[in-house]
Amino acid sequence: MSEQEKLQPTDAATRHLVRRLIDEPDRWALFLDIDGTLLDLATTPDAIQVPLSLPVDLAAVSGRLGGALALVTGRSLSYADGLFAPHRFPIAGLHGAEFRAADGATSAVEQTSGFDALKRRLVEETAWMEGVLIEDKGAAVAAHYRLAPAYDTALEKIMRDFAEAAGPAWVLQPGKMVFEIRPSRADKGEAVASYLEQPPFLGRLPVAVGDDLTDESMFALANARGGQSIRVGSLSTATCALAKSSSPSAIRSALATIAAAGARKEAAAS
Ligand SMILES: O=P(O)(O)OC[C@H]1O[C@H](O[C@H]2O[C@H](CO)[C@@H](O)[C@H](O)[C@H]2O)[C@H](O)[C@@H](O)[C@@H]1O
Ligand SMILES: [Mg+2]
Repeated sequence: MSEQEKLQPTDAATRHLVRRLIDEPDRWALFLDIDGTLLDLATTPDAIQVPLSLPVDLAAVSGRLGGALALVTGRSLSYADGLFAPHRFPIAGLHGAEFRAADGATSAVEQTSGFDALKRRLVEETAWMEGVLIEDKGAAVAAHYRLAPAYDTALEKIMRDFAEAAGPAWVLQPGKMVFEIRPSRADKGEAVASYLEQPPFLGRLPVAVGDDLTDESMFALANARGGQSIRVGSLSTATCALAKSSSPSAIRSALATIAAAGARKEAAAS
């Protein structure tokens, strides 16, 4: 059976997600990617829009799941925090390398002078590529070509060389119209595995929702633990996700439905 055939029909996935989390809130833990999953993709990294209701809905769903909701993102932890302020969720940033547990304990990645110098060289080396954007994320760096798709191959070669020059503590991470150099110490799957070792995630089945190559490791982990995995958006690459959802807006509306159902149950109980 091909990867495509294994997928459920579009948005049956989100309907199942809603039913599971409403009916069995103590059974599941939810791991959500940000760009392309919770948020619509934008032309540049800072042009993303966070709908006003989203942080509130996320907080409500988290409450319903007893806090077993984490954001697992390629963004830095501090950038992701800023998107959903004043709410503070458990977050794994830089594709799993940065980690804030449910109790607030945080492990950061050391920013070295060598990597800082490499980022400066990368800016110089790509300066001639009009439209290519370099996103400095501290211990990681992304080179975006969404505004300059013709540089796809040339940029990949540069990023491959720079990732190699960075040494074994970093690795090349391709994504949607982007090549990144990220810390190699953990991927998203390992971050999800770490969450599952700790309360309130401990003993629950993982549901991983993402849209890109970096999310495949958390899909694989969720599948291996008997959980669920949902790939959002159009499929340009193969996936091991068990189900498919059409868009970030379908995911947001699933979260809003779960949040509203939780509020109704609380009102009925009081
Ligand atoms: O793991 P994620 O939360 O999905 O983060 C992955 C990367 O997302 C961002 O880049 C992507 O979204 C941008 C805004 O929509 C878009 O312009 C770009 O083409 C995408 O690749 C972010 O800028 C990266 O740092 C994240 O690693
Ligand atoms: Mg994404």
